[in-house]
Amino acid sequence: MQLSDEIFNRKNEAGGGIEVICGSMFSGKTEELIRRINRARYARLSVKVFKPKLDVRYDESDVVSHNAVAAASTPVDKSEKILLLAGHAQVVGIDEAQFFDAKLPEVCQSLANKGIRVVVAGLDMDFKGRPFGPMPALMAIAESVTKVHAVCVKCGNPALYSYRLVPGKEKVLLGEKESYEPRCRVCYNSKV
Ligand SMILES: Nc1ncnc2c1ncn2[C@@H]1O[C@H](COP(=O)(O)OP(=O)(O)O)[C@@H](O)[C@H]1O
Ligand SMILES: Cc1cn([C@H]2C[C@H](O)[C@@H](COP(=O)(O)O)O2)c(=O)[nH]c1=O
Ligand SMILES: [Zn+2]
Repeated sequence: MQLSDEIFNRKNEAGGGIEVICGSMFSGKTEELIRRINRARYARLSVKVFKPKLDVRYDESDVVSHNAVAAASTPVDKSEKILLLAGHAQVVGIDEAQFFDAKLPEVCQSLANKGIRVVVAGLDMDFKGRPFGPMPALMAIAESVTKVHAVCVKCGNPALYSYRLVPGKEKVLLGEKESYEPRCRVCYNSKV
């Protein structure tokens, strides 16, 4: 199987690019980000991973998936810091991209234009089903967009929504299974 990231998995050619991994909560975005990062490390490329400082859900600095796969990362409070901290990295990974500010697409664009492979993972939609933060703009400028799906907890079909189980209308509300469940379109719209 030719996975979409493999077009970038080259060691000796210049040529940066942006890969976006998007989907609902529990869809495997972080796992897929870590998988690509690890493959880049096997290719002996230098890799740096970043996440937004506010994401302290599983760990203050590591990127951690719901099934406890982890990678060391640097938390940053604004996207421009990634440009300063990327150093000589050939591959830059960014998790929880939905929480970053509106400059993230510009930051990823400058990294890619410098020849860096940028792999960005994030929620494409918030709990209301609205596009989340800089994700739509990132998807527009990316070479590759991979949409992954969780399993709907109600019916077992592929899930694209993150249904909020707890009260609260604020867009940003950190949480896991106690606060959100992945649902397919039909089960999301049923609201029960
Ligand atoms: N309903 C579900 N559908 C799919 N995976 C689930 C579900 N509930 C828990 N998981 C776990 O979540 C893991 C994916 O976690 P993660 O990569 O952190 O997802 P994301 O970053 O998209 O939230 C899966 O490998 C699986 O172990
Ligand atoms: C839908 C939705 C989610 N969040 C928060 C909840 C989690 O802390 C993260 C998503 O993490 P994951 O790695 O994708 O599972 O985002 C939020 O703040 N607002 C929302 O609408
Ligand atoms: Zn369903």
